[in-house]
Amino acid sequence: MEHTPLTPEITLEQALANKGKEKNIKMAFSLHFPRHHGAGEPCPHRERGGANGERDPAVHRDLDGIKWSTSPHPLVPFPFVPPSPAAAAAAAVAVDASMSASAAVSSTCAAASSTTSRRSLSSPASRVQATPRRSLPSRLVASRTSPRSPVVPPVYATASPGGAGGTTAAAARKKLLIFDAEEYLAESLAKYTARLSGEAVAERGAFTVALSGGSLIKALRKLTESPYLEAVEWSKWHVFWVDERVVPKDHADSNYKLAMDGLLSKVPIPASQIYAINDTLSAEGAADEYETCLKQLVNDGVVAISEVTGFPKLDLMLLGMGPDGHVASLFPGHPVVNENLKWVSYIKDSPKPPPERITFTFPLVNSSAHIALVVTGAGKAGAVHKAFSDKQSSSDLLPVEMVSQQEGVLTWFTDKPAVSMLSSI
Ligand SMILES: O=C(O)[C@H](O)[C@@H](O)[C@H](O)[C@H](O)COP(=O)(O)O
Repeated sequence: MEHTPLTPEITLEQALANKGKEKNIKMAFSLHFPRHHGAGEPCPHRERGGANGERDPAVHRDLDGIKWSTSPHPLVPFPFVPPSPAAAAAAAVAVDASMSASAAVSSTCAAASSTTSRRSLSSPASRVQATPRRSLPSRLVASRTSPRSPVVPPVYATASPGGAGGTTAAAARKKLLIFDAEEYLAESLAKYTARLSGEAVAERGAFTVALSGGSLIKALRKLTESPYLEAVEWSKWHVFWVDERVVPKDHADSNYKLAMDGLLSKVPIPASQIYAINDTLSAEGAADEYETCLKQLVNDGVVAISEVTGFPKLDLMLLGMGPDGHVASLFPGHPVVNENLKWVSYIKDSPKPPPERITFTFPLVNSSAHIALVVTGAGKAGAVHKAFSDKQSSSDLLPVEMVSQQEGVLTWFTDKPAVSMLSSI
């Protein structure tokens, strides 16, 4: 019999419900066996683009003196673990066998050329103070121990960073997921994204998602594979960029190109629903036009508006984080970090090349229904540590610490090196 790995079984919700034992539950794994599971015209320019099984009873054990916890329910296979009637409905409508991964023709909030000058990277990691390992107060941690799994782990994780802004309410809206292997992270991220897509489509008939650049796109690769490829309602997706480098769309530095090559050309999202920046404009012009594009999509009812903030409320913001704690193109110490009126802004002096970029502003980022921060590697450990530190002062917040949703849950997808400075991991 093929044998699947130890898999974490405890969810944050389960853990929090387990009051009184909370402090003892640090890691939870179960041994299980294999199973089978199976608008209007918003933007002017167009451009050719790239194209139940059952689970055996869990076996739990102690490890390294850590108490393990049992899972009250079996893992339900994809598509979707329905947390609500809406999500169940989403699951029902999610499979569209008629879809194929045909090449996409992408629409853009624009049309070609720009500067590609580079600046040297100024050792961003050095800006984050390396501080000693510390414990995570009232935090619960789950992890995986094996490099392979046939399904997405229900991998959960931890409560309460207490960091920036550190209110109890804010802490309760954060989840920290820690994976032993990138493969697991990718699987979980795909499942998470697919679930949110299903819920949004069931609720509003559209799924609005913003992509970052960097390693995020590779982490999303499982979406291009079965069962997600067939099950996700790609025709309902509207894709934006959290930030974009002001370079031609076929340039090696282009986030559009990165996403198109790694994800968007492999799934059947209508080209008119992929909103690239206008790469013929200056950074300022491209940012203005992107904001105009968003406004038009708000008018068309594609993009919702947050009743709390009055800013656009995208269904999902997918963020990476740099070693210096930047997210999007919001870099430590840059004035654009404090922009609180515009939806989309620009910079011409990015410390991470290339220098010219457009970026969503914090009010827009933080108005999202859901935010995922995908952060891996030891180079990020200092910023992660600071983000989860209990001692914060509002004067030295890293951009990542300013990611603070008005509604919804901020979910961190991390690996062990990235959380290596958190002592209870
Ligand atoms: O275009 C960009 O540069 C980004 O959107 C940026 O915010 C990125 O997400 C982080 O720098 C993390 O990048 P890595 O995951 O590659 O470290």
